[in-house]
Amino acid sequence: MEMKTLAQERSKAEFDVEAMKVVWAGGEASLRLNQRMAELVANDPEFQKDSRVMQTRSELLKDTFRKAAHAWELINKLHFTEEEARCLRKHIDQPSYADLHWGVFIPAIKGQATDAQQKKWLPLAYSQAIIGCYAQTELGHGSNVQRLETTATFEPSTDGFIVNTPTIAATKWWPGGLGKVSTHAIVHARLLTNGKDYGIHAFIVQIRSLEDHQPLPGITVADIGTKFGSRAYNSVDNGLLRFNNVHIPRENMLMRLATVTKEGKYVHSNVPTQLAYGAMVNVRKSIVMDASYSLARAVTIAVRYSAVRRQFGVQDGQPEMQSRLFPLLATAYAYRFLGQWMSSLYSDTMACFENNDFSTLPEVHACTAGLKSIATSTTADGIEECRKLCGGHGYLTSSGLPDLFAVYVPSCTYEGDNVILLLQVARYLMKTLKFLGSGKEPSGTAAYLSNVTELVSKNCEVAKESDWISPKTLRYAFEARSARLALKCATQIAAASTQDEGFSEASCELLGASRAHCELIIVTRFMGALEREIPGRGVKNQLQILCNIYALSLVTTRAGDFLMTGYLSPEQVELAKSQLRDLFKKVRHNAVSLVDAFDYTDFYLGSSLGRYDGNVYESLYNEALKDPTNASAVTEGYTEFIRPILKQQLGTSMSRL
Ligand SMILES: Cc1cc2nc3c(=O)[nH]c(=O)nc-3n(C[C@H](O)[C@H](O)[C@H](O)COP(=O)(O)OP(=O)(O)OC[C@H]3O[C@@H](n4cnc5c(N)ncnc54)[C@H](O)[C@@H]3O)c2cc1C
Repeated sequence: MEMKTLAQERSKAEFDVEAMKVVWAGGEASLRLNQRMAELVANDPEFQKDSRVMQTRSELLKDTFRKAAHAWELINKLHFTEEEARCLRKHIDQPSYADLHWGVFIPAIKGQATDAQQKKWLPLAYSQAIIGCYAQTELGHGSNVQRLETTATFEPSTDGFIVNTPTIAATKWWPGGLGKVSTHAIVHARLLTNGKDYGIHAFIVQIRSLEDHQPLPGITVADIGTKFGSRAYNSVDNGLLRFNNVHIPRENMLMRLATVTKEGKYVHSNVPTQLAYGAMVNVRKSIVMDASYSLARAVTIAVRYSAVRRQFGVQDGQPEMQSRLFPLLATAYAYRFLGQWMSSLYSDTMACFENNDFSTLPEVHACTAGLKSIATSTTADGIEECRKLCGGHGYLTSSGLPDLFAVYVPSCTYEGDNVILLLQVARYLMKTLKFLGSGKEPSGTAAYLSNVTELVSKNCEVAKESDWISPKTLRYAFEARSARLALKCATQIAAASTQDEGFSEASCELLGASRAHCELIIVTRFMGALEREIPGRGVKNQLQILCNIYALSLVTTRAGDFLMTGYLSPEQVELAKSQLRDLFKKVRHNAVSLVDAFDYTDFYLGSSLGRYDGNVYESLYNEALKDPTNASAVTEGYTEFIRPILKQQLGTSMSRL
């Protein structure tokens, strides 16, 4: 019966699902690559994931190492490109040290090492003759990088640096891949030479022997222990690291931006420091892409399960598809287009940098910081919402949702804590408003602020429901909300006795203004993506509906912002709600096909609730019976601990008390 339901839902689709798959994947080639890797992983017994549920942490780590080694063997045997290898790792669906080696260690060498250093280190890293991690965070300092305490003191007599961990708080703590695997680490430490502190710089430090993997003299290294959830991110060996007078050669300082000479003189190179920011844009783009994939995964499970759930019976032939799902579905699509736009932003930014044009850097930095923050926070909340949408069954590991949440949620913290990032956006917004009219006109995603006078005075003209689905109206509403909130903060800060005090007192309001700015960017990027031709029957129309759902669900959930700033009247919010209800009706019978377009295989989803065939109950039932606790009908421990109670044979009894 459940299986028939999903097939019926699919038959109602008003668009070409195959064409939507191409749009979602970002082109035919990406779609085929994804499908090829998904199939390869699903059909290889080495990558099966059923046994993960019952593994201890040590078993899980070993299982992860085995899979990473098998993947590496395949990558070499089949001569995969870097893109193919990345796609393969994604489908293995088990985070590992390799993610950090390829995703952080190698890009850091590319970004911060000189050409000569890259020539030395990259071949070793590419062949995995060395395995590396990125060791920045310390026990006492995470967000505040400038206060890191690890030292690298130049010693002219040995032409090298002595690396030390002066306090317990200076212990490196968290780096992924450090705890059990990495042979090398990029260590961030204070550079001291000729008695002067030159601040935080990066150094390559070998931490384990390449012969027997023992920690080198002076190095203390270990895993930091079990993390949130029982599996999830526990497949990564996040580690701790301490240095006791560890000597490294001078050339191990990453010297693209600055060098220390043989004599100990600190010299800036002629490479502009801004170049280092390029890599950050790329990393944040990948994080936003991941947000869309993870949210899409959770939404697939919740939509399919909602479509087969018949708790209260069929009403008007409709399944119990809950409207709460549709904004999440729309958000997954919004983030996908946002990620695609960030890819081109990265290429454009790098092209400007190569021409020594760094004028866009503050704007690009602020916008990508904010988008990372909003996309990861919303996705983490969205996965949890999907779990709740699945009721009790969502809490079962076999739903696939608890692990997805536990793996995803630290992205709100790493690569910049989300609150800190939004405060950086706020600083940029305040600076932009301050310099308006001084010749420094805002550009890119902040260009609307040059129109602030009109945006704060002209109120919304929506008079009927359908007025809300005009891109111009929506864009203007989001610009007005953002400009008004930002201006309010600027006025509040200007009234404080000092700028810093004002900024600190207004921090709550500033976070709201930054969120509004970022949501404006996401709405406009979604609209922008729909300005082009999109082939496939009904595809563009569905995306248009989703775009309007995304924008209007923000108008209604953030109604407080719009009302408080006076841009909308309560009646206009009501009209937005009513328009949204109409859009929900339009998307309802396309929802199953819209999640099919994400093209997740059952193997990848790993969910009894999200199965393609909808055979949910049988799957839940079978998964429960597979649990090792059900290996025998009478449980282990019965004879020692349960029978004596039932037989009144325990030493003390309640009746004697
Ligand atoms: C799973 C995982 C993997 C990681 N991998 C790595 C890695 O590979 N390498 C590495 O070097 N690090 C890694 N980290 C560390 C990560 O980068 C830090 O945890 C992160 O930078 C936040 O720092 P913190 O933990 O010290 O938090 P804190 O900076 O102490 O923040 C704690 C809280 O205080 C708030 N806060 C802090 N400062 C301010 C302020 N000025 N104003 C307002 N609020 C503030 C924050 O919003 C947060 O809520 C990893 C972390 C995790 C969880």
